Amino acid sequence: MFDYFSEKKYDQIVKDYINQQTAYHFIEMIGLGSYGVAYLIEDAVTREKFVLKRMKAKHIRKEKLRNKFFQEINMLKDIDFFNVPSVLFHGEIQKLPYYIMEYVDGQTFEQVIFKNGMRFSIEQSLQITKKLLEIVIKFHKKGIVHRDLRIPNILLKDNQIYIIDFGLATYMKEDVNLKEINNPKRAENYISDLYFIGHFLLFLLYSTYTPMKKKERSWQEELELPPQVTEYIERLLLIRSPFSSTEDALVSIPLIAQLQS
Ligand SMILES: Nc1ncnc2c1ncn2[C@@H]1O[C@H](COP(=O)(O)OP(=O)(O)OP(=O)(O)O)[C@@H](O)[C@H]1O
Repeated sequence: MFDYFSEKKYDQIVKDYINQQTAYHFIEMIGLGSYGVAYLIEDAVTREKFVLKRMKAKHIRKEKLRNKFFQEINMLKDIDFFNVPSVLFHGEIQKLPYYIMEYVDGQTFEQVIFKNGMRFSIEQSLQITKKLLEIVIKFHKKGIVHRDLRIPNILLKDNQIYIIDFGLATYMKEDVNLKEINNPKRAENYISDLYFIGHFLLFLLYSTYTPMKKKERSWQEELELPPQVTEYIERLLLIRSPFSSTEDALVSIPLIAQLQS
């Protein structure tokens, strides 16, 4: 029966549930992805804001996706550190799994770059990448790889970086042969996150780029970066020999003082 509820109807169900059966107030929907819907809610007394994320109604009967959603909750609980929102509570609303987590009152890098038009120098881009790697190392140490480190899933608040959406995350496999990885985005080891971080770094670097020629060229030609930076990104993107670990990628970040233009 629940298969026939539209997502819209579920928005109302969530709203009524929050307002009538919990200590929170419903505020608004803040995100709609392919697997989930996120809402902003607030504590009725303290006015502190939180996020409720639910599974999309159309997936309600898909056992695999339900398990994936529960895995996302368990991973967030397992990670439990400052730069990843903690889960406060989880349950089901009319058989639809949901969880409530801390709200990061910041902006995604997608908003920062494309809405606010913020520009990042090479130095700033490398510093942000360093901070990102330091966070990623922490969950890699717990055997978790995020596999979706895109600009809408990385947030900036008060100069701090936060990572959300562990919907595609997985536990790392030990015996992945780096030479046999065909699709780095879906690799079940650290390579996936490094690959996404390579693209993330390119988004930061492109924030200062203004096309001069009509014809699109490769990022290497367009950005004209110092050779050490180009080589670094090429290693993240597996164009050159990959880093042997996330720690290796962190210690290999080119030092600004040593960059030759
Ligand atoms: N804890 C949070 N704090 C602040 N904003 C959040 C939080 N969680 C989610 N959001 C917002 O809601 C949006 C959707 O959340 P999320 O990416 O977790 O959902 P999703 O359905 O899995 O998305 P997709 O299917 O696109 O990956 C985010 O892009 C972000 O703008």
